Amino acid sequence: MKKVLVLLYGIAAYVIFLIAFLYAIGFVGNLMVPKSIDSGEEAPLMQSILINIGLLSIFAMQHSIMARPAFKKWIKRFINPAIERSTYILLSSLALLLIYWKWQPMTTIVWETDGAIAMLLTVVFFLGWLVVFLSTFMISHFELFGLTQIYENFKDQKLTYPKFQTNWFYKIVRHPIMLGFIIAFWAAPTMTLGHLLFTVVTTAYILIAIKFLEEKDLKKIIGKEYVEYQKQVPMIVPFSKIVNVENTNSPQKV
Ligand SMILES: C[S@@+](CC[C@H](N)C(=O)[O-])C[C@H]1O[C@@H](n2cnc3c(N)ncnc32)[C@H](O)[C@@H]1O
Repeated sequence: MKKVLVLLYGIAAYVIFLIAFLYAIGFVGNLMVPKSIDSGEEAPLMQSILINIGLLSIFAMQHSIMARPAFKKWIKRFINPAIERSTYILLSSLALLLIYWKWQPMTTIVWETDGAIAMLLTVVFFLGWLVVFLSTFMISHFELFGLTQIYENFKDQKLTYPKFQTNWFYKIVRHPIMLGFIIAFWAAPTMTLGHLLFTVVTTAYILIAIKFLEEKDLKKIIGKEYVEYQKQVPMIVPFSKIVNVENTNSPQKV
């Protein structure tokens, strides 16, 4: 009975995640959703900025705290370890849904494109989401979103964890999922003040979180192999390591 409940909980968390993820595409792209980043009634500017930063901070705090190994260890004292990842996914999705619900539009236009440029930016927008989606499969989509864990628990198998991945997109940058998000957020044919605030804050959060939180943890968990990987593969800007090597070499040539 307990195993079935764990299974149902994990599946429910995954379904809510899928809804939140798909809604994100419509929310950021102003496509086919009832409430998007630029829709709704506008409030005074300062009020909107404060509410929107507050909403993004709730997501950032939930995401940062719950992803730390110490927190994961602590929470596993109170819940079945098999649902730790599902719980993280569920709360992240709820924080996202809260952003969509309470987001205050700020519709002053920062840039606007049309014709071929607008089309190109729309293509890049979808490519960004595609990079996110494909990258999750390169690590292990079902483990990342807690389904493997609840299945292993159901089958009385030992819990496994995602293996360190350095292939496919992970050969080009160390954080393709985050790169995909950054691409999708910036590639806006029409950029409003609200969308820009969202994009600047999330980009800053992503860069800080991967440098000071995620990579610190990965170095502790994986060790030397991750340090080597950091030397060889750029963090988020594809092919930037080659530029760095050339830069370091050039003074010697002169
Ligand atoms: C939401 S994913 C983001 C992964 C990565 N930051 C990216 O942008 O592609 C976060 C999880 O991926 C794991 N992770 C990060 N890099 C990894 C790699 N190269 N191989 C396997 N897992 C990785 C982290 O330990 C964390 O549990």
